[in-house]
Amino acid sequence: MEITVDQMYQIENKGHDMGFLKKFMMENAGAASVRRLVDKLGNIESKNIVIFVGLGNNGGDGLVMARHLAGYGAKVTVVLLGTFEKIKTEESNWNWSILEKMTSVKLMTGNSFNFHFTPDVIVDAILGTGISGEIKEPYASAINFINQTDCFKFAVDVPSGLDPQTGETANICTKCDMTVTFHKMKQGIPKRKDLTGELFVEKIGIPPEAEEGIL
Ligand SMILES: NC(=O)C1=CN([C@@H]2O[C@H](COP(=O)(O)OP(=O)(O)OC[C@H]3O[C@@H](n4cnc5c(N)ncnc54)[C@H](OP(=O)(O)O)[C@@H]3O)[C@@H](O)[C@H]2O)[C@H](O)CC1
Ligand SMILES: [K+]
Repeated sequence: MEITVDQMYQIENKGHDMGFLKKFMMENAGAASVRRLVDKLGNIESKNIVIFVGLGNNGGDGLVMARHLAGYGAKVTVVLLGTFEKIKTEESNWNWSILEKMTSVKLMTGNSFNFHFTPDVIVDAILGTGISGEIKEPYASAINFINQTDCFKFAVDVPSGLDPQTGETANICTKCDMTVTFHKMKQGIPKRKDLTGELFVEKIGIPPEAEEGIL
């Protein structure tokens, strides 16, 4: 079954109100994404993984992934596309503050993408269902950097720049090898397998009752 972005937000909010907080959804989304990535790539110990993180909850999923990937022994670098004060939500802030206590994850902010290594993997946790309009900086530069880098690319929820409702793309969009979306497929995502790469839906623990009256 494919649902609309609006329905997804309604289900998320209803689940949150039932007590299954968005913080828990984010944890499960990030954990499921890492499991898929590890299943695909096998041993990721010592692999250089760069995670580009937006200021919304798509970014939050990426912050959760960073913590899990560090647990697998990967060399994780998080690039926050802004300053931490501009992180939009409590659940993303929560995960950022955990990473600040972890020496196993390198945190970068702003839009300097000069790494002293070639990434083995790039995770696109820039934009998800909250995308609107043409891509503004520094997200645009990050998307261009991702597309110009030759490595395995993983999109959180949806490739950034692809509208998960319509399947239309903004002025630019990441082209990825794998995408993991959450709870249920959003209507626009399967229209662009050329951008999503291998496409998976992962359940993240939202009570089925949260869909009542919505689906
Ligand atoms: N589906 C679920 O059950 C869960 C999904 N999760 C993840 O949450 C995101 C949706 O998070 P949200 O914060 O609503 O939105 P995004 O993170 O996608 O984007 C919002 C931020 O992006 C900025 N933005 C929007 N459009 C543009 C643009 N064209 N150029 C630059 N920046 C843009 C926006 O800035 P504003 O100034 O517009 O506010 C926001 O900063 C979903 O995709 C999942 O990954 C939850 O983790 C858990 C449950
Ligand atoms: K994304």
